[in-house]
Amino acid sequence: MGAAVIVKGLKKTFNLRHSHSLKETLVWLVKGRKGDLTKKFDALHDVSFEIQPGETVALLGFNGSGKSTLLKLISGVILPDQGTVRTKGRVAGLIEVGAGFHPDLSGRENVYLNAAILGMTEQEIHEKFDDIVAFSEIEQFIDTEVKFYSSGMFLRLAFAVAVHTQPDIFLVDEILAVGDEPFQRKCLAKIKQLSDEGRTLVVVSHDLDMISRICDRGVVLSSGTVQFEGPADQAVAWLRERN
Ligand SMILES: Nc1ncnc2c1ncn2[C@@H]1O[C@H](COP(=O)(O)OP(=O)(O)OP(=O)(O)O)[C@@H](O)[C@H]1O
Repeated sequence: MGAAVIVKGLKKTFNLRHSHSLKETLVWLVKGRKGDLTKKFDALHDVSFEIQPGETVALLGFNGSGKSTLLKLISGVILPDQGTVRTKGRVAGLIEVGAGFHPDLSGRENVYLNAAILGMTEQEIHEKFDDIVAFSEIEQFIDTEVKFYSSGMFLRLAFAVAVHTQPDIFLVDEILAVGDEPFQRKCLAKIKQLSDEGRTLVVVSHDLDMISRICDRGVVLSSGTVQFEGPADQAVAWLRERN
């Protein structure tokens, strides 16, 4: 059986936006647009690793080290400038809460929209709709337009849809940040269940105790490169030593 995720030689460059004075822009234009007015920044460079099916892997690192960018590349919402990402099976997850939700549609309509985007058929969504809403515990507001939802309500619905798509690879970025404690516990239990069912999980979090508890392995990023890769508790220890 091949790897669930293969990341090879990834590079992602962003343009850093700067405001330029009129003089700077004029000089640049007069000089025949030589040089670059916008500065470029490598959020990731030369990142390679593999994740085996059924593994629970944490992406670790300090603020700005490139974790979320890497998760977005694995999910396919952004594309690399160099390198490749290969994934095997259905990929779903919570990357940016609210992404894939339309503000003017109700919770109910968004469940259909979001689940379809994540690859479920209409029949599958019909069958799972009640379970999705029950998991989110926002039954009362399911016919309200989601622009009136709180961030926690968004998270609840988005998480509920994502876990019910039966993903082979589940990606989670700082899921627990906006959820209240009971819902966080429920999400963690669900993540544990997905992992026990043999699904592959990639988790981004700053909660190092939680990482040690639920993850098998950790990949530590710093300034956009992999600095350490190994068992989760060793990865956490490596990061803590540099705190
Ligand atoms: N769309 C973008 N345009 C410009 N720069 C970006 C963009 N997205 C990310 N970056 C930059 O890339 C770097 C890595 O960001 P990323 O969000 O991946 O870090 P992170 O490790 O997830 O950080 P945190 O722990 O703070 O969430 C940061 O310096 C960020 O400013």
